[in-house]
Amino acid sequence: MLKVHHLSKFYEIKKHWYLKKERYTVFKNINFSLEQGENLMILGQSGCGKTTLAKILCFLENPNEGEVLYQNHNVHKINKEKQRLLRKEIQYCFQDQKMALNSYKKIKNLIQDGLENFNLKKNDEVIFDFFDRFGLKRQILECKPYELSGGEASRIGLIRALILKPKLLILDEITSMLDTKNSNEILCFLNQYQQKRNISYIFITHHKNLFDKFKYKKIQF
Ligand SMILES: Nc1ncnc2c1ncn2[C@@H]1O[C@H](COP(=O)(O)OP(=O)(O)OP(=O)(O)O)[C@@H](O)[C@H]1O
Repeated sequence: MLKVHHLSKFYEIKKHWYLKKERYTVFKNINFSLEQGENLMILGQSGCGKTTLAKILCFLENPNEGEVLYQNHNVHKINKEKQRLLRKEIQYCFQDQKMALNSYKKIKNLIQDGLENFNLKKNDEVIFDFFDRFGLKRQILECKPYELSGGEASRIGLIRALILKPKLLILDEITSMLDTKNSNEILCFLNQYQQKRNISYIFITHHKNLFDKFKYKKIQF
């Protein structure tokens, strides 16, 4: 399903206006493959490039070298319309959902917008079911992102991704804003959901022991 060949990312940075640009390499020559239903865990110290790799995988950023093949499409070379269609299948839950969500909109509109982007109809029952499972009060639908706790916002981000029924879900520090009870409940849910839907997950985390119930391949930066 997903093949990554010789992927490298660097930034050209100018420290002062009068100096030449310097190359800052984030990572070099990353290779891996993932079949549908398999998981990947990306591990490494802060700042080593885990989020950058995730953003490249869901084509929010371009690599400088190498390629990402999703179902044999080179995702950085296909046109925007094709990318838009694939974006429904590859969803990315940002680490900081409060920053990622549009702060001017109510949660109910943010959920609706996500569906409308892909011409899907809102199904209140499905949304309420996720709210109940993830221990979220329905009043949150009337709130704006800045009125939510970090943990509530990360669960809203997860719901926005799941209602699109992705085939690959990238979870960037999904447990970092959650207490142990909520982390366990969500990971249990994701585990059962995988058994039903054969979805693949890419976990980015500093706490790999929380993910014991999953089988996964590993990239250690
Ligand atoms: N647009 C950019 N321009 C220059 N440097 C950048 C840019 N985006 C990211 N970086 C740098 O790339 C490196 C990797 O960042 P990234 O966010 O991928 O790290 P990370 O491994 O996800 O860290 P954390 O575990 O703290 O979330 C960092 O040093 C960051 O400063």
